[in-house]
Amino acid sequence: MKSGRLIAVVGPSGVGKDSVMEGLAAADPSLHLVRRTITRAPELGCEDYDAVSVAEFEDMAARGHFSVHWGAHDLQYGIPASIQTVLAGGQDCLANFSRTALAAGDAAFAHFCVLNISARPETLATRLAARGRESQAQIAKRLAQATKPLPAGLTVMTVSNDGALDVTIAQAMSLLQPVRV
Ligand SMILES: Nc1ncnc2c1ncn2[C@@H]1O[C@H](COP(=O)(O)OP(=O)(O)OP(=O)(O)O)[C@@H](O)[C@H]1O
Ligand SMILES: O=P(O)(O)OC[C@H]1O[C@H](OP(=O)(O)O)[C@H](O)[C@@H]1O
Repeated sequence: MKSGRLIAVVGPSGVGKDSVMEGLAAADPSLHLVRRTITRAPELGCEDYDAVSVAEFEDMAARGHFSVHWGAHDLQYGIPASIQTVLAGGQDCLANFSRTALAAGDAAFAHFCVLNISARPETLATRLAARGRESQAQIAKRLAQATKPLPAGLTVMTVSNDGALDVTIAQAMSLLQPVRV
């Protein structure tokens, strides 16, 4: 059986990665949403994740618990190695990824592709403020990192999320579809 694709969803903070991923999984229940491990307090929400302390995270990383892990926004994020079993079963998986971890992801997964979500700077600023998860200072730091290059040589599909979310989800689904049949 052909293994599933690890679809790394990237883009600047506030662009709508989690929203688009949820919409894709709702539209196609065969898509598996990867549950990340994050050193963030459990109550901050916006996505389902396993909240751990920094010490726990470092211990898990040392024991090979993650296929890929990275640091960003003063937090640590890990993609559990257990996802390899889901991929081996032929299921496509969606993971909220860091642009800085794409090369490591490409090395860690047999079938790796990138769904890059874009939006104008003013869209990002409005959405981060409305979401209210971060302080003004944290939002300013996130906006300063909005532009990060993607590494060359990867399969990248890009979709804008400046407009309505359901339009973005439909466009992303059609980008993902041709190679899924
Ligand atoms: N097309 C859209 N129109 C209006 N609001 C949207 C749209 N897409 C996402 N949002 C809203 O924008 C905010 C940011 O979205 P989301 O949390 O999905 O972004 P993200 O890219 O996962 O951010 P982060 O990387 O910071 O976790 C949320 O409040 C979400 O409801
Ligand atoms: O800017 P880059 O490196 O692409 O992404 C860094 C991190 O930012 C976001 O974190 P969060 O979900 O907002 O905490 C992404 O999910 C990723 O883990």
